[in-house]
This record gives sequence, C-alpha cells and structure tokens, in this order.
Amino acid sequence: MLRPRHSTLATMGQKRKARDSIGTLKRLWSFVSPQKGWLLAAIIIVIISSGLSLLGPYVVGKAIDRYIVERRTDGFWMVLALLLFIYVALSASTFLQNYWMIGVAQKTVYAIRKQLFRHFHELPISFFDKRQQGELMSRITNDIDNMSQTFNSTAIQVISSALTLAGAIGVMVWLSPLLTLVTLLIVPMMYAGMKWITNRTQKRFREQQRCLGEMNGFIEEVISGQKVVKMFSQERRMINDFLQKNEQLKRAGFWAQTYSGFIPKLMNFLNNLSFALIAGVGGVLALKGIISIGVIVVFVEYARQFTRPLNDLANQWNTLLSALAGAERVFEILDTPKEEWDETGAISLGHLQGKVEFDHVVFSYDQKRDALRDVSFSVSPGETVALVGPTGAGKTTVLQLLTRFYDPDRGHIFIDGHDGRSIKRANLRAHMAFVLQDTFLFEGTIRDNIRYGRLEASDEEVEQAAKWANAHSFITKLPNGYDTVLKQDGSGISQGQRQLLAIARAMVANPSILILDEATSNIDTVTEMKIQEALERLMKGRTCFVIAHRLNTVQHADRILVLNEGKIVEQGTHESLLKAKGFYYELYHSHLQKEEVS
Ligand SMILES: Nc1ncnc2c1ncn2[C@@H]1O[C@H](COP(=O)(O)OP(=O)(O)OP(=O)(O)O)[C@@H](O)[C@H]1O
Repeated sequence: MLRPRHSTLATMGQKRKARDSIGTLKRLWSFVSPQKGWLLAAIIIVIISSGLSLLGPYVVGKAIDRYIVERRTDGFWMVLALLLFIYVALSASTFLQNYWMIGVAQKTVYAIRKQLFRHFHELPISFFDKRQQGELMSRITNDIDNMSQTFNSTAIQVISSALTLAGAIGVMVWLSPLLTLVTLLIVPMMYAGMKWITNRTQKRFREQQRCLGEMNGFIEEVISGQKVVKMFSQERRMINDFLQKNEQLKRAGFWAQTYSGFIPKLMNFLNNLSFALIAGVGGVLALKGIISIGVIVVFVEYARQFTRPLNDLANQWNTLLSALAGAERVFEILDTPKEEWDETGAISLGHLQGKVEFDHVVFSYDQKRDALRDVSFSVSPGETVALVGPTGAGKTTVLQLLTRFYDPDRGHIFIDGHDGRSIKRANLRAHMAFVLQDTFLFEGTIRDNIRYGRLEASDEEVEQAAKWANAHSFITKLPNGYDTVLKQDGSGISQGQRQLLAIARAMVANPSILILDEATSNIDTVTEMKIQEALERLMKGRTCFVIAHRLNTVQHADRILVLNEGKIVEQGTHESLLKAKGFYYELYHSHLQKEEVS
C-alpha cells in the first residue's frame, strides 16, 4: 500500500545532552539575532535590576548606622524616598525584563517553528518512512516548547542570578572580607546538601515519569482497543493490570514528592544557620568596632538573596542543557537535505495523455536489497493496469517511483515520452490522483475535504463530483449536508462513505493518471456496488494503476502485471494468464482457496 512505513530505527531523539553545545548556540543565535535590539534592552535592564537589588540592602544598612546607631536625623526623608525609588524601580525593571525577554523568546520560537514546519514539507518521503511519527511530533512540539520555556525565563534568570551573586560577593568583600568568608562557609554545605537531594529526587522523578508514561500508554491502548477488550471479556484482567500500574505510580510519586519537599526545608535550615553565623560573628566584630551594625544588616540581607540565585543557577543549568539538547534535535531535522526538488530546466506539462513507460528500472530503498529489479513495461493512455503479486513483491514501489516519491537507481520512467526527472514534481503530481485503502480525511467540512483534490474547484464542481462518485445522496442526508464537519479520524461516517468521498476528491482533481489501492475491502455489498460504479466512472478515459489484493477485483483490467520479488514475471489479461498456467494461475487458485475457507 502507498502509505509510509514506520521503522524503529529512529532513535535520534533519545539523546539527552547536546553533542556540540557551541555549534548549537551559534545556530540559535542566528534565530535570536533579528531581535538583538530587544535582547540587548532586556540584558541592560537585568543589569540595572541586579544592581538595584544589591543597592536596596546597602542603603538600608547605611540608614541603620546613621539613624539608629548614630541617632542622626538629617536627610531621613531623602533616604526614605531613595529606598522607595529603588524598590519601585526594581519592580518595574523586573517587569520590563520579563516582558522584553518573553517577546524575544516567542519571536525566536515562532521563527524556528515556522522554518521547521516548512522544512518538514520539503523533506523526501524516505525521511518519514524511516522515522516514527511520535518522535517527529515530539520534536515540533515538546522540544520547541522546552526551548520556548527556557528562553522565556531560564536564560534571563541565569544572567540575573550570576550577576546578583557576583555583585553581592563584590560588595561583601569590600565591606568586610572576614564576614564574607563566614557567609560563604555555608556555600559548600548548601552545594553538598543540594547535590545529595537532587540526585535522589531526579532518580525518583525519572521513575515517576516512567510509571506515568507506562500508565498513559496502557490507558490509550485500552481505550482505543475497547471493542477487542469487551469482545474477549478481558475487562477484569485489564483492571488488574491497571491497578498494578496505578500502585507503582503511587509509590514512585510519593517518594519523588517527598524528596523534592526536602529542598525548601534544607534551604530554610541553611538560611537560618547562615543568619545565626553572620549575627554571631558580625556581633563580635561590631563589638570590637571592626564593622558597623548596618554592615551586619547588609550581610544578612545579601545572604538571603544569595541562596536563591545559587539554588536557581544549579536548577537552571540543567534546564538550559536539556533545552540545548532539544535545539540540537530540531536543528538535526533542519539539516536534513530537502527532497531534491526539480532538475534545472524541468518542464511543466499542460495536459497529460497518460502514457507511462518503465524502462529497465532498478531501485533499492536501502542500497542492500533491490525492491525492483529491471522492471520494464509500457502503459497506453486510458489503459487500466492491475499490479498483482504476493506481499513485498514491489507493487507499491512501482507507484512510489511513478509519483516520484523516490527516483530509480538505474533505468528511466517516461511519462508521455518525457523522462520523469525532466518534469517538475508538483506538475507531475498535479496530473495524478490517488484513491487509497485508508482514506485520509482532514478535520473540516465535507466540502473542503472533497475540494482538497483541487483547491480552486467551485461549489458546483464539488457537488457534481460528489454526484458522480455516488456520495451526494448520503451527504445531503447528513444534518449539515456539505457543511458537515468531519473529525480528523473521519468518525461519524462509515468506511464505505469515506471511500466515496475519496473518489469524489479524485473526480474533482480530474487527473490523467489514477492510482487505486484496492479500495473495496470490508464493505457491504450495496456500498461495494456503489463504489464500483463510481470507480468505473472515475477511471473512464484515464490511465489507471490498480493495486489489487483480492484477485477477483482485477479481472476486468486491460492488463495485469504480475510481480514477484521485484520482477515482472508475467503480464497479460486475466484469461490469457490463467491459460498460461504460470505464477498468476497459482496465485489465483491459492487465493480462491483462501476465499473459500474464509
Ligand atoms: N520504506 C521502505 N524502506 C525499506 N524497504 C522497503 C520500504 N518499503 C518497502 N520496502 C521493501 O521493498 C520491497 C517491496 O515492497 P512493496 O511495498 O513495494 O511491496 P508490495 O508488493 O506493495 O507489498 P504489499 O502488498 O504487502 O503492500 C519489500 O521487500 C519491502 O520490505
């Protein structure tokens, strides 16, 4: 079937740390640089707010010395006004730094998301064939989200924490090197304590995430497989399995939360310890006249400010690293070469007769095993050709090459006498339409879904196509007719109705070449007849390729190409092939037996 295959090879997304952080940062800068004016403004305001947050306690300390210790009164109101100004300016600058930084972050992430999504559309089908859908989705959603959060807050906090820390130490050393030493004594303890707790917490959180992921996967499976669960009366077993997973999650969640709850307690304890040390040692120094009371107050305040950035820096560093890893994964996609678009001098064909010729075509997906081996055949305009063969014979591959999702390794494909490579891809595909086994419907109205075949089609053309496709009568019975909104999974309409819509969509496209992936499986007889009739109308006057899984549906094809292991082993009409008593004859009879058994 003409449908992407998912391989489990895709594991690029599993790596946690960026391999080339400098390179990734440089790439990131290319997205941030258009906002460098705003970024500069945000950084300047961060420097100002860090300075203000250090200035506040310093002025308070000086004021205590002046107005409480020395009992002076001059300039009291001035100092009070200064303090008021400092704290108001601090709040305003914090607001501005957030506002500007969020602006920079959102614009940057917008640009990355836009480029990534555009790039997705320019990637060759082989890229999607080799990767898991979920993994690709997570790059465009989770990784970008992670980057966005980091830009929004973490980056600016790291700068602000580092500045506050450096500034506080500078002022403290200037005021009293000895008391600075005492204050800094707490740092190694804080570092060791935090490391001890975070190691354990991270382990518990990972365990919690694992249990949560497992439980979500289980719930999703059970919900989507409800019919099977009920059919085989597996409810009890499902509930028991769920209880087990729920229990594991409860245990993991308990320890993760308990350990992480230790962090504020530990910080509190160390803060109090530091306060006691500063007060004790500072008191002795003050009594000896080495420092003033105001300096002790400044130190107490700084020590309080100190622990927060220290703590923040450790946490934010990890967030920053994981965002860098996410950015690297996004850039990996952006670096994947685009589908080789059109060769220079490629032409557009106005009208296509529909003549197709495969000339000694050899093709391999993996350069190890040939999927097509020296395939040659020629199809006249308007001819219906059925491709049959056992699974893996190469039927889909023929069509992947015809549509130029892949190009042959050797040999040529001619369309109306032009080498396929010399025709613009978009032009070539505009002359083709598909009716696949799984009709892909988009979230939108029935009208829009049909119009997907040719966006400029008028409402009348859409309705006419639906009439030819035998879809009009069921559509008009729906509450909102052509304006009925379909869900993405097409729930609300039957399998057969979906196929009729697919036929209408192909009718609107009015292609010269039609590709049908046997569209009539699992359908009741009445609908099947409707589909058959619609298909016959659709196929009239067009070159058609039909992949047939049920051999009784291909008997009316003008010609049957029988493929086996990538080679055309026979071709002819149904009758001539049966008469030849070759591979098709065997295939047909073994198929008939299977049908009888079932
Ligand atoms: N994307 C891919 N990457 C690697 N190998 C592939 C890919 N798609 C198909 N193949 C291999 O190429 C060969 C031909 O596959 P193809 O899908 O053309 O067979 P098919 O006749 O359409 O089979 P089916 O009736 O089961 O759909 C098979 O061996 C298959 O495993």
